[in-house]
Amino acid sequence: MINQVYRLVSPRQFEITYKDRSLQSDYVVVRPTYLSICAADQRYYTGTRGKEAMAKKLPMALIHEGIGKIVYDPLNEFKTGTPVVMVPNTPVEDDDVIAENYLRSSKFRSSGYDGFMQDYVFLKRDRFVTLPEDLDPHVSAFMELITIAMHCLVRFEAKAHVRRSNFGVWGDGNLGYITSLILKKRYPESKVMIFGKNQYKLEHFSFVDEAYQIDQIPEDLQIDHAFEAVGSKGSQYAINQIIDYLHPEGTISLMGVSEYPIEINTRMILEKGITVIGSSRSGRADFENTVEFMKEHPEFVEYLGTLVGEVQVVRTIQDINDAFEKDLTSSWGKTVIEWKI
Ligand SMILES: NC(=O)C1=CN([C@@H]2O[C@H](COP(=O)(O)OP(=O)(O)OC[C@H]3O[C@@H](n4cnc5c(N)ncnc54)[C@H](OP(=O)(O)O)[C@@H]3O)[C@@H](O)[C@H]2O)C=CC1
Ligand SMILES: O=C(CO)[C@H](O)[C@H](O)COP(=O)(O)O
Ligand SMILES: [Zn+2]
Repeated sequence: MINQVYRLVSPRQFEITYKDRSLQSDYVVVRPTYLSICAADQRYYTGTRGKEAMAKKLPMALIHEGIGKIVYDPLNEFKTGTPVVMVPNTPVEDDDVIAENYLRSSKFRSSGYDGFMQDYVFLKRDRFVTLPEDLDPHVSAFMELITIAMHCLVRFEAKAHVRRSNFGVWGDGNLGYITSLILKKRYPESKVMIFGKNQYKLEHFSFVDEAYQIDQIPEDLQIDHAFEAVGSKGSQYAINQIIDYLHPEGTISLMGVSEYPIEINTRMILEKGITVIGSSRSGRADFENTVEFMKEHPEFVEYLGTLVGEVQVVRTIQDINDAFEKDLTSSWGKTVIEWKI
């Protein structure tokens, strides 16, 4: 069959590529239904990812957050129409110690490999997780971003000391919201504090114990462990502020992506014995955990509904551009795409 792949060829410019794919293979064929735009996709769309990376990774189909429905399974294990969430990381080797998303050989969709903007996505049997029929599709569209926070928490729990009476989350955007929400669900007795730049965004965080604008933090405040969900140049300011407010021997879990190296106060990291935990992307196990968590906690899914921002129906290439442009001007939440092309 001929599959149409919608690739970014240069900033703000998409083109259709036609790829011949055989159905006589090991792949399960999924028709994407709902997608969502990540900050990483926007860096490619706008060209802010940097000249070298753009030259190396384009042309490619964007989007690594999305759900779909199975349209063909050569082994007939899954019924046509089964809803699934797609796993963008694609490992090519196993390792007993290093997780699939940290193996340098793994391929990640929409970062050098074609993402989900295709008529059909051909997936190995372990690269999707089935979903309950009644899970909100607008929230499920950005489930990959939820797995990022889940994965970060798994790493935190494996590495941090056991005093967890309060947590600080820096970043009043999508990832900060999801991370604070998961922390509050997981540690209902602990104090969860959000630190952000925008009062109107902080007002969405109704479930946290305390919300602070970053220029109005009480001087004597101290936190056991911190999570950074800011990214870009802002993460430099956030990380250094975290270092100032963190108790000795606390952890800082870093999730924000910076295009350029940033300066951080290593002297105080040493003096306070701080552990910095880097966390990037996620693997199949994180998707399984996230789906289970969402099934068990319907109120968690309801809170995540607050993050559904623009919902754009995409039928043409022009609609793809419109969705990315609208996302750039949106002041809160995730842009969800109804993929009808
Ligand atoms: N590690 C991983 O695997 C993943 C990382 N990411 C990265 O996480 C980062 C956040 O993504 P996302 O939540 O979608 O982006 P958002 O833009 O929604 O969130 C970032 C928020 O941080 C705010 N902010 C800026 N400076 C500070 C500061 N000093 N202290 C506290 N808050 C601040 C921003 O405010 P304002 O807009 O006013 O500047 C914004 O509201 C990005 O870098 C993204 O690429 C995303 C997915 C996966
Ligand atoms: O968003 C992400 C995962 O959900 C990662 O931040 C993204 O994959 C980083 O990739 P790139 O190096 O292409 O910016
Ligand atoms: Zn992402």
